[in-house]
This record gives sequence, C-alpha cells and structure tokens, in this order.
Amino acid sequence: MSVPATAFRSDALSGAFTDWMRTRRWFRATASNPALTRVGVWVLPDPKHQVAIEVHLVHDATTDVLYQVPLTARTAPLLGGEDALVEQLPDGVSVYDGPHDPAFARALLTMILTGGRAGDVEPAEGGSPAPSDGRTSAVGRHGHVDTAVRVVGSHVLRGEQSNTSIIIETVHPNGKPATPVICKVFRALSPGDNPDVVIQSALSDAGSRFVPRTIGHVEGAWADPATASRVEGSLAFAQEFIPDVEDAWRVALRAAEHGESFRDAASALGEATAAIHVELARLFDTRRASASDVEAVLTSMRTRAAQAFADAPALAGERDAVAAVQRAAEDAAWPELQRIHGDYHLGQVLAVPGRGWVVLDFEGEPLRPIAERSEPDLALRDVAGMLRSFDYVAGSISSAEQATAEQSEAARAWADEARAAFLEGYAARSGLDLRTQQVLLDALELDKALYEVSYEAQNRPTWLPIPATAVRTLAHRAR
Ligand SMILES: Nc1ncnc2c1ncn2[C@@H]1O[C@H](COP(=O)(O)OP(=O)(O)O)[C@@H](O)[C@H]1O
Ligand SMILES: O=P(O)(O)O[C@H]1O[C@H](CO)[C@@H](O[C@H]2O[C@H](CO)[C@@H](O)[C@H](O)[C@H]2O)[C@H](O)[C@H]1O
Repeated sequence: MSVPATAFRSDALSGAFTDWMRTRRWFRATASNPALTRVGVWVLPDPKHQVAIEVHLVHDATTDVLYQVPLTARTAPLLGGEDALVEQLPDGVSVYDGPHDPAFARALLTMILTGGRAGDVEPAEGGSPAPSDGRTSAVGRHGHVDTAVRVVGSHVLRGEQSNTSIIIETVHPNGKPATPVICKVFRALSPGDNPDVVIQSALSDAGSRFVPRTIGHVEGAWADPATASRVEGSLAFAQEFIPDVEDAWRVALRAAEHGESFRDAASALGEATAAIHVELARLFDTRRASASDVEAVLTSMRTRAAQAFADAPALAGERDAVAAVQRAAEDAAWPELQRIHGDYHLGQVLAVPGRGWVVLDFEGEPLRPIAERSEPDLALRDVAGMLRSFDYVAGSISSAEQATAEQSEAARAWADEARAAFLEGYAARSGLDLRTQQVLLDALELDKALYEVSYEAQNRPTWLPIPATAVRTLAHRAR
C-alpha cells in the first residue's frame, strides 16, 4: 500500500468536504452556505508510510473563523472508520477526520514527545525538517514526561464540543501500560498562546496536584487570513488522562437529588480553588487594578448586560437595578489582578478518588475574545463562577417538570449550604476575609448570571429561567 501523498492537496474544497465541515459540532455555524477556503497546511509523517496525514487550516470568510482540520488519506479503507469518512476521492482514496484515525493520534503524540517539527511539505526520508519560511508550520514541545512510550490505541472523547479531544492509550517499552494521554486539538485557532496550555503547564510544572500532569503541546505559525501577517498560536495540548472519574457537576447533582449534604466537598473545593489562585499569583505577574483596568471590567460588565437584555427581553425591568450593582462595584476597593481560571464551574472539576478535586479547561469563557482571556483578572470571578454553579444544581432540580415545591425548597437549601461552605474553604486557604469584598463578589456573580442568560438563550433555551431568576435575585439582593 502506498501513501496517497498528494491526494487532497488541491486548494479547491469539494462540496462533500464543505458539507462535512459545516455539520461538525465545533463549526461555529451562522450561514448554511459558509465561504470556506484552505489557507494553509502542515504535514505529519507516518512512520509506517501507509497514510497521508495533513492538518489543514480552513478559513470561513462569513464568520472570519480559522479552523484546524486534521485529515488522513488512505488507499485502503480505515477499519471501523465509516463514521469518520470525510469524502471518497474519485481515485479510490478515502479521506478521514484525522482525530478518529489512530495514525494521526500516533503521529501527533510522537511530535509532542520528540519535539518534532512540521511544515507544509513532508521532509524527505532522513532529511532536514520541512521549511517554515513564512509558511504554515508546527512544533511539538514536551513537559516533564517519560518520552519512551508507544501508542497502542486511540479514540475521540465522546461529547465533542468546541474542540476535539483524543484519548491515547500508551505502553512502556517493556509492554506495561503507561499513563493514558488526552490530547485536545484546538479547532478554532487564534493568534497567541492558549490560556489552557499556558496556565495548566505552569501549574503542572510547579508540581500542583490540582491539575492533570501536562505532557506537552503543539504550537504553530500561519498567515493570518485577515492581515496576511505571520502569527503564532496554540494548536494542541496533551495531558495525563484520568480515567473512570466523574466531574463535580454529576457528583453534586447526585448529592442534591439524594438530599446529601455537600458541605465538606464544597469546602474542599473552596480550598482547592484558593490554592490554585495562590499558586497562579506566584507563577504569573499580578498588578494593582488601575483606573483603566476597572474601566475595562465595567465596560465588559455593561456590554454583557446589554447583550443579556437583548437575548432575554423579559429581563428589561432589571436594567436600573443591574446598573446600580455595577456602579457599586466600580466604587469598591479592588484587590490585585492575577491570572485565573476564567470559566469556573462544577463541570470543569474532576472528582478523583485518593487525590481530591482536579481542575480542567483554563481556556476562559468561550464567548469572550481570546486576547481578553489572557489578561490578569479578579480571582473573585472564579469564586463567583462556582457560586453560580451551585445555584445551577438547585435550578436544574427545580426546573425539572415533575419537581415538587418541597424538592425545590430542599435543593435551594442544599445550594445555600454548599455555597457557604465553598466560601469558608476558600477564605480558610487564602486567608482572605471575603466579607470585605462582598460588593465586588455580588457584581461578579450578577455578571456571570448575565453571561449565562446569553449562553442559555443561544444553547439551551429551556434552562434560560435558571440564570434569569438569579439575575432578578442578585440585582435586588440587600447589601
Ligand atoms: N485530563 C483529563 N482527564 C480526564 N478527563 C478529562 C481530562 N481532560 C478533559 N477531560 C474530560 O473531557 C471533557 C472536556 O474537556 P475540556 O478541557 O473541558 O474541553 P473543551 O475545551 O472541549 O470543553 C471534560 O469535561 C472531562 O470530562
Ligand atoms: O464548559 P464550557 O467551557 O463549554 O462552558 C460553557 O458551558 C457551560 C455548560 O456546560 C456553562 O455553564 C453553565 O451551566 C453549567 C451546568 O451545565 C453550570 O454548572 C454553570 O455554573 C453555568 O455557568 C458555561 O457558563 C459556559 O461558558
């Protein structure tokens, strides 16, 4: 079997490819007829010389989003790969969605573990790395890991959303199972380092037990479709995969449904959160909040409020009360700004037996521009995010069709206790008296609820009442 090296290198994208792409979960759909152009490619070698592996950069001019699309081409069909077929070329070559092809997973992890380089043409056998002079290129970087592992299997994580994560099974040279790896392939690319990579790598390298161990990442360079200038950014991120664990959302929901107190678990989560914040303040620059920092946060709060009122017109009556909470925050004493999680909720935390809470996904809020997400921010924003998440547990129980008034009341009491315990744990570990920052915390919780209004309006309209109710409560909470 020979490698179909140039099988799918033409710049024109076929109708089949376009149809496939616009039906992906990670495609930010707006138009049914996107204007897709291939603007770059980087090539990964297949040591077995059986598969052509190419990572295409595809620009959608209608939304100005640049996507990373790994593809593999095979002359013989991929066993079990029917659902991953992108298109069948006239010469019999089959093109697959790369993350579903073990050949891609193996090549990607090898690149990370060996610090490999890739360009837009494959290097000749034993030759120097492919050129990267102004063209698309990628380089693997590894952290503190055992690099002598062999890939024995891979599959895509179910529930693919904005990115695609591949679980890669590995073994040591002696055949003993090694730590499985999860490799997140970023789909929508932005110039600049992805905060998920930067923050988790720094925490992991510092020995934190509150994040999975970092294996490494791939960074790349490409011509920005809007400006044609060469930009650099993150392409993929590999970490230790912690198998057979539940996330804190499921654990908390089950506890609330069974009427089990979450006091100790929430307190431990508060402590873990404070420990992460203390570590991030040590590892990254912090700064006093300047007048322009305060102005930027307030502008962002007001923009989100305006968006939420547009998305949920029934909330219009809360406009003045919301503005008053925001004004109070503007006048409050602001703590130092630092790097934070940025989109902190129960679904981002794993409950790991024997290890405790482990936090994932430091990418920040998906609805916020990436440059903003890398700026130092208020650590209280994460505290507020988790408070909202406990409220969501109660909200999801109360909004179930068959929920009784008694169940709703019990769920509310459960959430109140969890919220208080979380704050106690946070205060104990950080040494902060959160009561002195209540005004700011309230404003941030309201801000998160307003963000959630827009998020739910766009994604899960039946859950819109959960944050909408919170907006009404928080806007009028007596201070
Ligand atoms: N290191 C890991 N170990 C175990 N499960 C993980 C790990 N990283 C991610 N996951 C699982 O994958 C899901 C998605 O990961 P996340 O980083 O939140 O990706 P996305 O950016 O696509 O939302 C998580 O909710 C979790 O269930
Ligand atoms: O995990 P993501 O980065 O995709 O975050 C987005 O989706 C979250 C929903 O999965 C959303 O979180 C909201 O719903 C959660 C329950 O499903 C709840 O625990 C959170 O508190 C609530 O904000 C998140 O806001 C959004 O950015």
